[in-house]
Amino acid sequence: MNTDTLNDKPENVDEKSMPVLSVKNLTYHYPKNKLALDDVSFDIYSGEKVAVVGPNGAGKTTLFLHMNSTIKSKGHIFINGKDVADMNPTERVKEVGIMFADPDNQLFMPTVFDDVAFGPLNLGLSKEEVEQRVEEAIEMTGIADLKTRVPHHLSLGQKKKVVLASIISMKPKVLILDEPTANLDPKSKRDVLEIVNKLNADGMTIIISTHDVNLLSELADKVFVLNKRIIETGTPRDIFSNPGLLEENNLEASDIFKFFQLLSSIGFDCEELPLSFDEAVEEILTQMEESGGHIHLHTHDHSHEEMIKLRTAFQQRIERID
Ligand SMILES: Nc1ncnc2c1ncn2[C@@H]1O[C@H](COP(=O)(O)OP(=O)(O)OP(=O)(O)O)[C@@H](O)[C@H]1O
Repeated sequence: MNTDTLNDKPENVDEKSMPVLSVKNLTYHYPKNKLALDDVSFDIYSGEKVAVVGPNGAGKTTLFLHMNSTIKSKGHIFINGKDVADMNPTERVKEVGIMFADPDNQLFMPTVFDDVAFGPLNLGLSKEEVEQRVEEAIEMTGIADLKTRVPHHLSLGQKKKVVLASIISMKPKVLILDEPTANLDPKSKRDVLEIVNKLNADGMTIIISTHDVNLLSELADKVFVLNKRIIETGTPRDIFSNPGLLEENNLEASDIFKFFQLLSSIGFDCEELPLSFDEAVEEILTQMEESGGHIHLHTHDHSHEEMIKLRTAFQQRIERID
């Protein structure tokens, strides 16, 4: 795995630029000496889209609770060179917005509009600017039809979008999302994914914790495997290609990646295994175009016994997918 390259600044980043977020030697014990974070350090550069993955209890939420100083511990978090522990709340919300897994803890106003307007109003902006920011955030998250609704009466997917809008209206430089797609229906997952990717395309730096390995390659360009400490850093492909790492950290490769691993084991030629459904479709279409509508399996590389074994494994996997 090419972790050296990934730990370095991305190529498109100005040499002189500092990391937008720098976590230095964070160690945290909950009461009764329960170790949650063990000397965690990493840098994230402007415009990056990073996922933090790891088993239940790995310390992901604990890490995020440090980002707005909800909890403090040994170590430091710098945003644009300034320690978050030294920022006042107004300074902090302009730098970093965090969407936690449970939206109910972040919604408290009588209407959706008021919730989205609450932050900008407290920044002391003009009425026009507040309205403009609220409209933009509502438009970006597609919740115009919910403006006058009571936030606590909404569905989980709707609540998450309202929380996201209330954070976007603050225009933070860094957006942190704790399991943003958990418990959402497939359409709502896609909606969240699209919003996050649009924000990132507009320049926002994004950090996401997720157990949703099937969306990982779309949610992030770079992945930190956290298990109290940073175990590994890599692209989604690096992480999916490391069976030992996956096994030790209760992770799995995406279904598509596993399926194409299996296909390649029975002779499907593929330079890079697809990570997502879209990549798989692209790969298949390209191969079909190049070979006049056929997909070639180089089965002659295998003995008859091997083919029977692979066929059985293939069948079992297909049954599991069903
Ligand atoms: N308030 C608390 N008091 C004591 N221990 C806690 C508290 N909150 C979390 N922990 C413990 O700290 C560890 C890290 O928890 P954390 O919620 O940060 O993990 P996580 O990676 O977000 O997990 P998950 O993927 O299940 O959401 C776990 O062992 C958890 O039991």
